Formats: sequence, structure tokens, C-alpha cells
Amino acid sequence: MSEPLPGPALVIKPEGMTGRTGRYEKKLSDLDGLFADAEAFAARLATEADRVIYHVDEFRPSGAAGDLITGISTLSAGRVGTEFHMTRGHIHAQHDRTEIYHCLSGHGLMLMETLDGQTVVTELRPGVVAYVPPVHIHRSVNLGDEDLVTLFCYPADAGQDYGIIARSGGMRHRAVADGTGWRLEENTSYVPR
Ligand SMILES: O=P(O)(O)OC[C@H]1O[C@H](O)[C@H](O)[C@@H](O)[C@@H]1O
Ligand SMILES: [Fe+2]
Repeated sequence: MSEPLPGPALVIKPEGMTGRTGRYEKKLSDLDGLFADAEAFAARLATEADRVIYHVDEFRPSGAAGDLITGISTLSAGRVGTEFHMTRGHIHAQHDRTEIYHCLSGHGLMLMETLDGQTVVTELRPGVVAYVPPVHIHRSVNLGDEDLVTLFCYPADAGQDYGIIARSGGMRHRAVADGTGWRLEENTSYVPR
């Protein structure tokens, strides 16, 4: 009889992840053009250009169809003008590939959009699992005052297409502060696809 082989030693907690195969970081300077308030963005850029706004740790066994990428996304709290910190957002390059996000800590939104401009939101609080169905553009938004930490899992052959958001001038709705809470407002730069 052969000895059992050790499986990957992945540990994913709100504080971080061990066993990752990769890490990806986005600084404030990488997010130019994402936020509506260009003046507020420029003011922050003057002193915080190199600040990491979000980072992603992942375990990617391979890129094969049928394989899964699992990881943790950590999105810092903050705003540009009234608009909350968010990820760039994407649709999967293979449009029918899905994803789940399990909120480990913080408060936020999974902001999704169909190709014909229907917005879908799942509010994220610890324990909530957001499901991104096939053919949905998606981005995370941090509505709180601490890091928004989510565990994600998606097919390894999904890929990311960022052009779909760029071509339509952003997503249809923006998440903005409203008193002590939040609301969605229409993105005035949005061009229906
Ligand atoms: O790809 P972005 O929109 O920059 O968001 C960052 C990350 O978000 C999620 O966690 C995805 O599963 C990652 O694959 C992605 O890279
Ligand atoms: Fe995704």
C-alpha cells in the first residue's frame, strides 16, 4: 500500500492566507478613471499614489478547465469623494463562468450587472455567500470602515475581461455615501452596450 500524499495546506482567515501560489495588488494609482470625482481622486493621488487599495492572494493549482482558483480578496475602507473604494471589476473572459464570494469580515457589496444593464446586488456581511451567475460583470465595494475580506472561488479557465467596463464608461450604478449609510446612484458616464 502507498503512503497518503499531503494535500495543499491552505489556511484562509480574515487576517490572511497561507499556501498561496500568487498575489496581486492594486494601488490607488492603478485605479485612475474608476471614480466619478476626478478632483477628489487627484487630491488623494498627490499623497497616496502607492497605497495598496486592494490585494488578492490566490491558490491556483492550474489553469485547466475543471480546476478551481481559491483565494482571499482584501479591499481597504475609504472613499474618493462620496464614492466607496471598489475593485476594478470584470466579466469572466469565458462569459459563462461563475464565482462565489464568502464574506469573512467587513461590510460591502457584490455589485453585478448583466450585459443589458440590469444591476444586481448582494450586500456582504460576515457569513454571506454572494453568487455571481454566468455572464454577470462584477466588482466588490467596501461600504464599511474596516477591510472587506472575502474568500472567492471560481473556475481556473474563467479569465478576466476588463474592457467590458471600460467600453461602457463604468458600471451602470455607483455606490456612494448617503448620510451614515449608502445608496446606488446612476453613473452619468454610462453608455449602454
Ligand atoms: O480583477 P479585479 O476586478 O481587479 O478584482 C480582483 C479580484 O477579484 C476577485 O477576487 C477575483 O476572484 C480575482 O480573480 C480578481 O482578480
Ligand atoms: Fe471574477
